[in-house]
Amino acid sequence: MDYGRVLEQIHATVLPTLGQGKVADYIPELANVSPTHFGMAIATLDGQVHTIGDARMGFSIQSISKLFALVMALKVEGDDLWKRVGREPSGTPFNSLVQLEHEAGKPRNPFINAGALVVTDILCTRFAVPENALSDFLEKLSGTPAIHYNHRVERSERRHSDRNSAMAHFMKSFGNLRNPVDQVLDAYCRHCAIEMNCVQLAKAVSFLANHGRIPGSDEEVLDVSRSKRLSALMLTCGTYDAAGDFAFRVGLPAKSGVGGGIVALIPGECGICVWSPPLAESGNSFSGSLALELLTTLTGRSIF
Ligand SMILES: NC(=O)CC[C@H](N)C(=O)O
Repeated sequence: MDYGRVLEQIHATVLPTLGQGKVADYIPELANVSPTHFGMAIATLDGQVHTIGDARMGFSIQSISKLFALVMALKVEGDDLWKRVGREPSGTPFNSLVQLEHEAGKPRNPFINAGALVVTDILCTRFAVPENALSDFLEKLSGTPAIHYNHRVERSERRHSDRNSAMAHFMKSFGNLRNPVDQVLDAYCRHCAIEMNCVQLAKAVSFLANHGRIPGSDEEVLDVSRSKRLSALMLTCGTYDAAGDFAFRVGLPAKSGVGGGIVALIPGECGICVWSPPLAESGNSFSGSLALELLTTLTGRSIF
């Protein structure tokens, strides 16, 4: 597959759409990014990396961190984690509280904010400094040193975290958070504020395309079964209440973030990351979703 050529075709098609959608501003610091950035990277399992546009420019990974935090929590907690977090699509926005009251403080899945807060609580119990453990893990997965979080983005989100704070307190009232709410929120905001670029993220997600093993070193991150299950969760829950439409249009396991990044993978073939800051109503990158749709259309590759 000539991914270099495919990326050029995708770039040419999405260029006129850049700027459609709206850059997230409910975290004020996120609004300071240019809406016309676009980058995409494909990391194949044989070690090649194909890029286009701003693929080496760092951005705020936001909810993409939920994927890697979940992998870490599964490694330390195992399947007990599922007693505290569900595995069903929520059908509601990523920051919704409504289901929690009827469902005894157990979030529908680990990729909405409520679920990620429970996952973060597990990491707070298991690691002295969870944000350092997560960035160390991301350095290993992406094969790049020095991954950090952006302090300004972290402080900006922490100052505007009333909604996530309400969610965390509510879950704590059901006994589904073990650590102090402030500690969990601090760690959560630091995870979301991690900065990476498309190349690093395409490499970081590629172990899921490789049955749970890091391509190159062959180190096992997750066993085959867990890796398969993680990909299934990405497909059903990774793009919030647009997951059905995303499966219809793109047909790949994916995880998005409000910084405009989306990671995806083609099993047995490659890890992918696309970045374009303006978001569609659902909170997924507008042009990034289009780019992934073009990728599967142009290559004929998807999981279906
Ligand atoms: N969907 C997202 O990327 C949301 C992450 C963001 N930090 C929040 O909690 O609201």
